[in-house]
Amino acid sequence: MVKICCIGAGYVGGPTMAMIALKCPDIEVVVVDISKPRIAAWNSDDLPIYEPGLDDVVKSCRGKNLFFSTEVEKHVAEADIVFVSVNTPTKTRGLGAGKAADLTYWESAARMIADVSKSDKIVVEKSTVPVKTAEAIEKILTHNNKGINFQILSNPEFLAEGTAIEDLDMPDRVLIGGRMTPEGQKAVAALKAVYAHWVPEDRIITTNLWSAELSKLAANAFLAQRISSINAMSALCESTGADVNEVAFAVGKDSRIGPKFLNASVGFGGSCFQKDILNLVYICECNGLPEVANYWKQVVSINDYQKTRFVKRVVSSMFNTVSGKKIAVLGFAFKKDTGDTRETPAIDVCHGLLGDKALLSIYDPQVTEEQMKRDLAMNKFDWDHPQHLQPQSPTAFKQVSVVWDAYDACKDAHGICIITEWDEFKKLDYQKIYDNMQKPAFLFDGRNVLNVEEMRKIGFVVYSIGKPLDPWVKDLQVSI
Ligand SMILES: NC(=O)c1ccc[n+]([C@@H]2O[C@H](COP(=O)([O-])OP(=O)(O)OC[C@H]3O[C@@H](n4cnc5c(N)ncnc54)[C@H](O)[C@@H]3O)[C@@H](O)[C@H]2O)c1
Ligand SMILES: O=c1ccn([C@@H]2O[C@H](COP(=O)(O)OP(=O)(O)O[C@H]3O[C@H](CO)[C@@H](O)[C@H](O)[C@H]3O)[C@@H](O)[C@H]2O)c(=O)[nH]1
Repeated sequence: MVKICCIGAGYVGGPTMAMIALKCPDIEVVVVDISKPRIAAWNSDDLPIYEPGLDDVVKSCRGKNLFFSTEVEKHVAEADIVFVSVNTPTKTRGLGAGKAADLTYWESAARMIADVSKSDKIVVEKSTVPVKTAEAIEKILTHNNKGINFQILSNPEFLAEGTAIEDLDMPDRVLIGGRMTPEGQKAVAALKAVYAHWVPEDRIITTNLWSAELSKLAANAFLAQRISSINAMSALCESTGADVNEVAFAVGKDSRIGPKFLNASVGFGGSCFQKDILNLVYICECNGLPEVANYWKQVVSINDYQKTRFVKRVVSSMFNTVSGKKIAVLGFAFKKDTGDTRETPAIDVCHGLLGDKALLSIYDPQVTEEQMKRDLAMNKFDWDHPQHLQPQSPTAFKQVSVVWDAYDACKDAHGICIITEWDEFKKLDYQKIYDNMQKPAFLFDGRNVLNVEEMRKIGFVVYSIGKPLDPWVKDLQVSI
């Protein structure tokens, strides 16, 4: 029986390995992590991440051919294929701080693999890494020269949170990069055979190592660029009276452009887009390509602008101050159907409003109070380090209360900010909400989930990204 071990039981390692175990009953899969609480949660009824469909997949294979363990070295030593799916956050200190990927966790995993291995292994880069990382990893793996053959493959993951199970079950493609040597190609074939249990062969792409590593960064840069492009248009729509949804629909009808990923928003979040683009920018700079670096940097700059613009709209609409005013924040996760808050635009919006002394009442169906308060207290880029290295005690914010009901959050509020597009926010009784708010009652839809005209009919002053402005908002002279 082929044995797979995955180092890192996170948003990628957990669901990816669960899917491999489900589709490959002839393979034993062990997911290991240094975090004891995380492994304990994977072995419990309360999994450490919220992902639709994940519970069923895990429950159907756990204890059969899927195992979660903290015995990292033992399982690595026994494995034929070792996936490495550890954090690769943005560096916070030293050379490349604020841009380069921090490969500390990757390097320590690679050193450990080299130290404990007694047999040949295929080592798979699952984490998103800078192009050329495999070269460095090869050097680490072979540093103690025990005569063991390590083949390193790049197999970046393209799943999106909230749809991870769907994405893993029916991926657009699986990408495997390897050395062009006979041993390298044998390793590529071995990994291809794992995915071929359920992925059609024409969707399993094989390339050289560097193309695979770079394709992951490129894909995220292109996706984020689409969002920044439509968000840039949303600002122009507000100034001209165009409607960003109509523009996106018309533009997306061009089959060369396509309709997906054109939803204007308060800004993109999540643990990947900003981190991976900054990493790409750094790589371009290191390769003497400042023009290319600046081009991609703009995608992040527009995203920052969009978040700031949203806060300015809120404050300026509410008589230029939110000091002492209750504002309901609906949604804190970076997108719907996940409890993940890494780099969520909610953090920037909350900081902006708190800076103007607002009183925030936050509701999200999947994010705990402890997590929100920790996020609001965290330094930039700390969010993607292993949990035991993050600030543990949530800071008390007098201005922030966290509630477990959207109606509670909105009661007596002066304004509402919708930050995450949870389906339940579309179905709330907005008449009831309006009746229980201070007047004038403001509604700022950062996800364009509500029908603006209906909300205006109820009586709200409405701001919705890239939509024709409410006369109230339009008449304000603001520099956005
Ligand atoms: N989250 C996503 O949607 C997504 C999608 C595609 C790719 N990626 C990439 O995959 C990688 C992992 O992302 P994630 O979201 O799963 O991160 P995560 O923080 O959820 O999980 C990483 C896990 O690795 C563990 N870890 C760190 N060092 C370790 C070590 N030396 N030994 C054992 N365990 C160790 C941590 O404790 C943590 O549980 C990143 O490079 C990310 O960019 C993420
Ligand atoms: O039209 C859109 C689409 C997305 N978003 C936002 O963009 C962010 C990222 O969304 P999404 O890409 O769906 O989720 P992620 O889990 O971050 O997945 C991205 O990042 C992963 C990590 O690298 C990749 O594997 C995925 O392919 C890539 O989609 C979220 O804040 C979304 O709300 C928009 O604002 N407008």
